[in-house]
Amino acid sequence: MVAPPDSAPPDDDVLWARSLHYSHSGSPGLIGVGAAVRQGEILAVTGPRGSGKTTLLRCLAGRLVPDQGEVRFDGIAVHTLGALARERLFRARFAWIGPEPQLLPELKVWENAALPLLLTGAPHRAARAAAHEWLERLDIGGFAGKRPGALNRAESQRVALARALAGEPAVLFADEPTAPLHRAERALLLRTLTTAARSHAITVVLATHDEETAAAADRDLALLDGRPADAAAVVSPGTTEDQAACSLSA
Ligand SMILES: Nc1ncnc2c1ncn2[C@@H]1O[C@H](COP(=O)(O)OP(=O)(O)OP(=O)(O)O)[C@@H](O)[C@H]1O
Repeated sequence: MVAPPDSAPPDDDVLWARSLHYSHSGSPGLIGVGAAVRQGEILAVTGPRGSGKTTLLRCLAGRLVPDQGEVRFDGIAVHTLGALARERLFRARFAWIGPEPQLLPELKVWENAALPLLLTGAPHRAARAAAHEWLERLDIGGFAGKRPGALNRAESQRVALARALAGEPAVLFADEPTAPLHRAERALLLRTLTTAARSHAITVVLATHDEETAAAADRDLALLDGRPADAAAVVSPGTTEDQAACSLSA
């Protein structure tokens, strides 16, 4: 479990968060959660369904603004940025892969992989080269000229991974990326993800409820009911959320 201090983030943490609270229209999603991850590290965010993993990843990525607490990336106070600045930051420095590949069926596989680069204004030739390079690296170069409809789920998910990595993001947020796959495919995708991230010093924040998947990470942050699991265990039924949050930053 990662327990960041109350003060400024340590210099070696590329992504750092403290005392995050977030509620989804009044229902608690996060209650006093902190996180810290160094450049090139893989942080697993674990916990059962509904424990707040996705909400935490979305706060860290600037997709959600926490109700309380702070998120810092590379010296930038992400929680203070406006919507446009957060969108720009996300496109320039982050990438996201979820459980569904969400490829565009009308585009070829390489065009899908190149899309985020093209959307950030990269020259067409460079985006195409990067897409092909990552498809090759992930052993799906042979599908580059095909449409996503010709691929099975595991192959499609690898294309989604190539799309996420083609821009060589500083941080890859991976939200249950292996969840819909069979065991052997899960292991292969995970190995591909971790090898690629480590060889390119890409930081990964990996949400998973699967212990085997979490074992591939350098560090583990376990959540339960929106709280760090170790704190959730000591929160008695009468404890208020504020009391629980204070106990986390002690
Ligand atoms: N858009 C939303 N509106 C209302 N409640 C939400 C919303 N998104 C999440 N929640 C609630 O917030 C809590 C945390 O959800 P979250 O998706 O972050 O958990 P999770 O650990 O990622 O779960 P899963 O593994 O099922 O994706 C849950 O109780 C969930 O029902």
